[in-house]
Order: sequence, then structure tokens, then C-alpha cells
Amino acid sequence: MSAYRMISIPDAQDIVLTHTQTLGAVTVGLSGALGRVLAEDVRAPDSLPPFPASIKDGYAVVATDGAGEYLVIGESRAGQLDNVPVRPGTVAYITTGAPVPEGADAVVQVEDTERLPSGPDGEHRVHIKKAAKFGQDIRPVGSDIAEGDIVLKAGELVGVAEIGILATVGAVHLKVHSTPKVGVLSTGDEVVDPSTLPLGPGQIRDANRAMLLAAAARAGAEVVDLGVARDTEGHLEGCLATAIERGLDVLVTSGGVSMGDRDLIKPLLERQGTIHFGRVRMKPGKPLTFATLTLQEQGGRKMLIFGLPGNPVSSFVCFNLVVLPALRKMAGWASPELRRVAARLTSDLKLDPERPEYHRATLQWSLVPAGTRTSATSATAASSDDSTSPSGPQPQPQPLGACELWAISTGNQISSRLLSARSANALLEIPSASGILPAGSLVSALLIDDLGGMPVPPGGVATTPGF
Ligand SMILES: Nc1nc2c(c(=O)[nH]1)N[C@H]1C(S)=C(S)[C@@H](COP(=O)(O)OP(=O)(O)OC[C@H]3O[C@@H](n4cnc5c(N)ncnc54)[C@H](O)[C@@H]3O)O[C@H]1N2
Ligand code: MOO
Repeated sequence: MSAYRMISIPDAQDIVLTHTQTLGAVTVGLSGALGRVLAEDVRAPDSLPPFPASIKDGYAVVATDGAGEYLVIGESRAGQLDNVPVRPGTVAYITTGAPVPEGADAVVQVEDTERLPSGPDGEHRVHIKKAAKFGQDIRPVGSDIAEGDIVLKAGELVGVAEIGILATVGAVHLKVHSTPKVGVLSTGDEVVDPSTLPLGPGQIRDANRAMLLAAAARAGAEVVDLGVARDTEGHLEGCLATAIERGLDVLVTSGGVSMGDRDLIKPLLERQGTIHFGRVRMKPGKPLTFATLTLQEQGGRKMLIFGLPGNPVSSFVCFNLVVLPALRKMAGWASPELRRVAARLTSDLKLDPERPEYHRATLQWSLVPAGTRTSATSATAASSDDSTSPSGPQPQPQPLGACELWAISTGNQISSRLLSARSANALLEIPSASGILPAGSLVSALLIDDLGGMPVPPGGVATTPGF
């Protein structure tokens, strides 16, 4: 009988986030800001465009002049202009993005003009064929960004477009939240380096360390590979001491948290820190353990320790559900939880009467044609339980109907089978109950990957008319 009370998943997540502090701010250069959370508002020091700018290649004119033949008194090109004012009865050649010369109040695109032969004195003349409206094809000063505008707020995540926005406003030194330093340690005498070939008796290759290092790195963390701890108290203690010395914010271990006599993680954490929970009602991941260590010798700072179960899928699921939100909170995310969407099952799922299950699935967007009711039968017909060839409901021709996400199971969900996480972009939240959840049922799905890479259904996704 375990000494640890079994707690619910939301309680476990709350406990973790309560013990997680958002890290302070550091200054980084523009290219270092990608994926980071801003720690201060960013304002525009000047307007964009900084001058009235032409939207077209053409002629800068005085709108009230109307159509007719005009003298071209100069030109304004992006980056250089003649500084000759445009007076009524004259025009200036202008290129896209160039400053509209003083006196001009409209631009006529080159397609609505005809260049006339130069006169004997070499003067350029042009026939403006269409009268312009005041302000036509001119971007006024500050029409894209006004001076003093807050272009990005503290708490915003910097993505690719945000890098462009920051560059536009000249923000090349940025205050962003620090990202956590995360160490990953595997445990177990049977666990050997991935390069081992052939395997010795009883050995298995270390899948968790590489996977969890990758997961932490993708979450933006600075990662530290702590290797593999042998199943002895002494070696494990030594590994923990190294983790402390390395100044980690977070230590993630895998294995050694269950009920075996060589499952040494919980006893170690009990001796050196505080265990906040040691069992969670979830499948997979039941022995998930969370502890904090107060490091007196480092100013009393706290290190978070996640003892993930050794089964690779359990590690994968627990990382996503509890470690990732903690890393996000540390890095400044205001809402660090995984995002939920609704999806329909493409196949029946067997329910677990004891534990709610996080069923790995690949979400795929598809159309339900107008007038077609989603039913268990139609969904089952298109379902696949085979992780090697995910396929969903066939796309239907127009008209457009409801847009739905379909959840395609990755197959056998045993927690040793990491192939059940292959191509998974969601964890389906399947409540604990007896019996079968039929295909076509609507379930909630936690996103664990970018939906931009979701599979395209056989035959492609029907397009919107006009695209
Ligand atoms: N008597 C009980 N036994 C078990 C229980 C229980 O409640 N009572 N819970 C089971 C559940 S659920 C899980 S999950 C596992 C978790 O066990 P541990 O965290 O102690 O993990 P290990 O025993 O060290 O390893 C489990 C499994 O995973 C393999 N493994 C470990 N590390 C790695 C690695 N880095 N890469 C790849 N594979 C790894 C290991 O060889 C084992 O096969 O406990 C159940 N037992
Ligand atoms: O909870 Mo364990 O992670 O089922 O295999």
C-alpha cells in the first residue's frame, strides 16, 4: 500500500503551479527574443510611415488639377527624393514607398498615365489620364503605427511576426523573462546509452532522457543532460548533488518512483526536500511525483523536482501535463495550461473504470458536409486504429458544413509503447467509466503540438470557393 494519497490531476496541476514562480527579466537582443515572453511594454518611438508614402509607382499630383498633360518636375524614389515641391500644374515621378513630395496630395498609378515625348529642352511631360481623389494612394504618416503606440505588451509571446514588429520600431534590446534551466536524469540499472548495440542481457536503451531533453528544449528551457543514475542510494544522491551544483531551476527524473524495492526517488526526495504529491489518478502516470527542495546554500531558492514514471509514455504524458505548464509559467506565460479543443472520435475507445485516461491521438481537421449528421456509424466507417496510417473521414465536396476536428487514436495505449505518442498532437481527456466510448463521441483534447503540422486527410481538405 503506497504511503501517498492519490490526488486528482487538476489538484496536481494546481499544486505544481502554486509552487512555481515566474522568473525575473533579462535583456536580450532581437534574435534572442524569439519564443520568449516580454517583460515590458514596447512602444513605437516614431511613426510608420515616418513620412506620407506612396502606395504605387506613378506620379505625385495635386488632386484638384485633374486629368491633362503635366510637366514632370522631379522624382521621388524610395530612399532618395529631389526635394522639389509639386506646384499646381506640375507632377513628380514617384515609386512605391517613396515620400510624397511637398505640395502633392495624391498619387496616380503609372497604368493611368502616358509618358509623352520629351520636349526640345529635355523636359519630361506626362499625360494624366484619370483625375485623382485627394489622398489617393498615399499612406499618411503613422497610418500603420502611430508614434507612442504600444505595439507589444508585457506578457506577450514573441513569435515570428513580433520579431518583425520589434525590428520595425527599432526595439533591438528587449526585456524578456528568463527561461528555466532544466536538468534531465534517467534512472535504472537496465538503462543504457541509445548508442548501445547490441543490447546486453536485461538492458534497454534510454529513450526518456533524449525525449525529455528535447521536450524541455522545445519549451525554450536551457537544458542540462545529467546522464543515468544507477539504482543505488549513493549514486542517486550524487546525481542530485550535481543537479543542485549546476544551478538548476527544475530537475526532471524518470523511473524509480513506483513500488519496487529499488524505486529510490521518493525516499531520496523525502530525505532532502518536501514531496507535495506522489500519486495521481491518471492513466498513464499514476506514480508521478512532485517535490521541492529549498537550497539554503543558494540563498534559500527553491528547485522543483518532477519524478516522472519510467515508462516512456508515462514520462511523455506527465511532462506535457505538469512539467510544461510549470516551465511556461517560469518563462512568463500568463496562461501556462495546455489548450483544450473539442474533437470527435473516429473509433470506439475502451474506457478505464479506475483512472481517467490521456489517450494519445492525432487531430485532423475535416468538414462535415452541410446537412450530414455526425454519427457513430459514419465516423466508424472512416476510422483507423492503426498508428502507421492515420486516416479520417473522407472530405466531402461543397457546400461547406460544420468544421470539426477528428481524433484518430494512435493505437495500443500501453505505457511502454512510445509509438503511441508518434504523431500525436493531442491528449484526449477520457473520463474514467466502464464500457466503451463510441466512435463519433465528442471529447475534449489537450493540444500538445502545433496543429499546423496536422495530417491532411486522404484526398485533401475541401477548399473554400475563391481560394
Ligand atoms: N506494484 C506496483 N507496481 C507498479 C505500479 C504500482 O502501482 N504497483 N505502478 C506501475 C505504473 S502505473 C508505472 S507507470 C510504473 C512506473 O515505474 P517507475 O517509475 O518506478 O519506473 P521503472 O520501474 O524504473 O521503469 C518502468 C519501465 O520503464 C522503463 N524505463 C525506465 N527508464 C527508462 C528510460 N530512461 N528509457 C526507456 N525506458 C525506461 C523500465 O525499463 C521499465 O520497463 O510502475 C508500475 N509498477
Ligand atoms: O501509470 Mo503507469 O504510467 O500506467 O504505466
